[in-house]
Amino acid sequence: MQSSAISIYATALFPPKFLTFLPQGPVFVARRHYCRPRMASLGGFTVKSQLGSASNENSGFSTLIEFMSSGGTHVGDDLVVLFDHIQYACKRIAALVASPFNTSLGKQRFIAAESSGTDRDASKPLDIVSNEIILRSLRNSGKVAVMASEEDDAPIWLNNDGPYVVVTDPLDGSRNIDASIPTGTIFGIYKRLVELDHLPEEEKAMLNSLQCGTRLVAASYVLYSSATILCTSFGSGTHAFTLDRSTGDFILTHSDIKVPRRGQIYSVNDARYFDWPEGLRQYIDTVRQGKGKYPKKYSARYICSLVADFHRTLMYGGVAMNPRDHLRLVYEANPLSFLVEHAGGRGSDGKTRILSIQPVKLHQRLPLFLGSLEDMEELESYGDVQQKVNPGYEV
Ligand SMILES: O=P(O)(O)OC[C@H]1O[C@](O)(COP(=O)(O)O)[C@@H](O)[C@@H]1O
Repeated sequence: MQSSAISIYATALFPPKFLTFLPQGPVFVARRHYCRPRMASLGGFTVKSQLGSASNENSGFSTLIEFMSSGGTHVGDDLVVLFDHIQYACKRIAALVASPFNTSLGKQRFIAAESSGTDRDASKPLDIVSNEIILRSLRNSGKVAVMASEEDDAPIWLNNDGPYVVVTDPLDGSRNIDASIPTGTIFGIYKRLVELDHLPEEEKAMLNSLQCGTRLVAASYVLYSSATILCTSFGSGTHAFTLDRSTGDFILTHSDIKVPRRGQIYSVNDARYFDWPEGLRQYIDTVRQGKGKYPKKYSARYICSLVADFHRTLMYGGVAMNPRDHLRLVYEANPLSFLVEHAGGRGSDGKTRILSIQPVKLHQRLPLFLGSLEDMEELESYGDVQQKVNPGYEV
């Protein structure tokens, strides 16, 4: 944080909802006088801190906001404020997906969608509620010019002075929520293109949202699983923070994640084997027999929840893929590719680096392959890995 500027960022003392009542513009100092005891205790076990080098402190725990404010990340006050609102939104979504009432909410809509003949990708109420939670938080932050969401047809212009553009999939994997499968939220953050400020709102909202992935300044996902994990990159390293439910803080638990150069896992819906092109079939047949460049038999893991499959890939290595035109470039492929690249891995559509693909449509879909560098190179060497046959699947 700049020492001269008087800066406000939400803390336990100033949660985002209070900040909405504070004046915009010149900022007042609300420096944190209170430091929470730096020792976490889980059911009687004392947990050792994994503070990364970005922290000024050499012992204890670092929260997401402390990590961002420590000076090592060079993100600036605006992004700190924005992330405080994002983490607040995600804590609310975490509570929502764990709520005993979400199942009936999901079912009502599912029945309605079935009877009206709507396809299986129709949004469920949880998607919509998550979208609203995020929209409100981004608006309250005062830092966002435009939000583009997988749930909305068009981007929403929020604030002429907002320095950032946020693209998001508010709740991915929600089709499996009735079975308590892990779900996740994905974010990508760009700078507002000030050179477009003169354009009509609709036009500048769209063009700001269609920025190439190479222009991302930050990306994150939040995994709602046995633990709620916020994994983020601000362009140098990928770091994960785990929600401490006793304090409500995201605590740094995995600093500077490095995806192993090789994994031994492939992650794909392989019931689609007969719709795959020859190259992809050959690749999977080869690695599952242990006849690839890495002479071990690979294992299959597929949750069918992108954030969960991606998180496991980041931790253990290997390759996570959806070879058909299903996942979205703007909301899913770009943010996750940014994260995997900053962890030393690769994101591609089977041929081209994802981050270098210029989006031409907001909801553009494409094949997506993410993972360990050597696994990705081997996979791409088969050439023909993009599934062109896309008959529509019912489950
Ligand atoms: O049906 P497939 O091809 O296995 O796709 C599953 C993928 O679709 C998703 O459910 C996302 O779909 P939506 O973007 O339509 O919600 C991912 O979480 C998952 O990885």
